[in-house]
Amino acid sequence: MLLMVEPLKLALSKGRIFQEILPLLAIAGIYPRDDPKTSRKLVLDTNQADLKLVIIRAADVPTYVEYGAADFGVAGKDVLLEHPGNGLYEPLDLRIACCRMMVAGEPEVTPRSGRLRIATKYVHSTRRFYAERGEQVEVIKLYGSMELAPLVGLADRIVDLVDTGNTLRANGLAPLEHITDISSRLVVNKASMKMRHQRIKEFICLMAEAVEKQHG
Ligand SMILES: Nc1ncnc2c1ncn2[C@@H]1O[C@H](COP(=O)(O)OP(=O)(O)OP(=O)(O)O)[C@@H](O)[C@H]1O
Ligand SMILES: O=P(O)(O)OC[C@H]1O[C@H](OP(=O)(O)OP(=O)(O)O)[C@H](O)[C@@H]1O
Repeated sequence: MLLMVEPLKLALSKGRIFQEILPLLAIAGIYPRDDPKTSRKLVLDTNQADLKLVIIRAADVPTYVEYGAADFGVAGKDVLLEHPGNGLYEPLDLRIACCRMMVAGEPEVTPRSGRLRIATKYVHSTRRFYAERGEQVEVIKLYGSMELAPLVGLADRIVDLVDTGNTLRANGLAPLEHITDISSRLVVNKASMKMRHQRIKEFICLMAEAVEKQHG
């Protein structure tokens, strides 16, 4: 009797992470059959019968993987820091989608006295950064376009990701303090790691080799 094994599911977000993981997957001999930029499909076949890609929002990757709806996934460290707990394994730094998490603001403006008001998508990281310095701040949660907040008086500072600095400069803002370096990580569901250990271990090794080759 032929035993059918469920294909492994790798969760990816369709923007930057999908584009930057493609060369690593190619080095590992893995090719998606569709491109999420042009296809509306959310489950993509690959050239490997036992591996499918599931395309979800970047911030949802840790949730899908933690609950086992995907066996593994790729998420930015910024996203992982906002998803605390130890529900996931994080075996590999893929060294893609690299940037920095920074405090930024209007360079010449002295913030009003009293508590600083910080607008950010990264509430957890922001609270931790200021708590470690013993500084009391007010954190306002936003979902995007953080650069606008200081310009319209919503906040004194923002915490956002910075790569080239072009977005900050275009809005008259400057990077002020470095919080942490960010890159994308391979994350693995804990039960999958036990139940499908051989295949997942093989995938981690292939990806680790691909990262080395890409930077070698
Ligand atoms: N400017 C940047 N340069 C390099 N890496 C970045 C930059 N901005 C974000 N990243 C990294 O890439 C990851 C994915 O960002 P991307 O902009 O593709 O997704 P998103 O718009 O946040 O997600 P989605 O549209 O799926 O909700 C981020 O979590 C972060 O780790
Ligand atoms: O320093 P830079 O090279 O300008 O990159 C920084 C920008 O990149 C990210 O936005 P992204 O391009 O992902 O847009 P989004 O947040 O609207 O998805 C981030 O939120 C900054 O706005």
